[in-house]
Amino acid sequence: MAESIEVYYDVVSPYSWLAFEMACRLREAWRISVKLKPFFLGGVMKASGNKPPALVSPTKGMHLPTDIARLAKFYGIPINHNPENFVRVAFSKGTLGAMRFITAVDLCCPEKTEELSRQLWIAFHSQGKDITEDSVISEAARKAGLTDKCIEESLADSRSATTKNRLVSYTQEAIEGGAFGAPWIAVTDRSGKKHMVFGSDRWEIIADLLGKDYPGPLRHLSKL
Ligand SMILES: N[C@@H](CCC(=O)N[C@@H](CS)C(=O)NCC(=O)O)C(=O)O
Repeated sequence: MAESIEVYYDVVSPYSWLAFEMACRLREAWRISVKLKPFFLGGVMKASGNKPPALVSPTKGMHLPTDIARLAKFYGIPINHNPENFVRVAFSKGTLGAMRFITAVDLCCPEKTEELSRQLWIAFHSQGKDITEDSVISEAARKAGLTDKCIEESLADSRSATTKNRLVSYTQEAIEGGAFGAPWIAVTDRSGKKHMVFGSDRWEIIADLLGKDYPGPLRHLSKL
């Protein structure tokens, strides 16, 4: 049985970005299969009765920028929040449209999912852009190498029942596995056993589950 990692993520989540980049680096370092599974964190929060950490406690909310800045430096990931834009998009407008767009692209050209997700994280978490706007989504898609025709079709497809159902199905899959936040990571070990992991800060444990050595942040394998 080949070892694999499935990463459930939403581009609203900076911690998901850290996990996503590490999973991409480990795919190379560990030569394991990595499956990207775009889901909707809002649906996970609702189903699990959880809340985003900053809304659980103001003290926690005050600590988060410090925690994220340290992790961003450690992993070499350029998180540089525009607080106003972050709050507006994350807590008011939401990333359902962006996640539906990623899902539409994943259904038609899965080879673009990784770079598109990365570009949407960059737009939102590095450049302070409003990824609820079609123009911003299109710009990220263009940077990820999608053609104008493909972008136009994916924007239309992102409103289709097929796309919505697929996003719901990955979200449901994670919820059934016990998800209460993001990143949610399903690790399948050599024997075929699946282990559910929460967080971008569990790589030593994932290495142990897979019988691998933890190689550190692997900044030299960055795709940024
Ligand atoms: N310790 C985790 C924290 C991850 C985290 O806070 N994720 C947020 C989304 S950005 C979440 O879903 N939190 C739910 C919770 O903490 O219960 C990490 O370093 O990755």
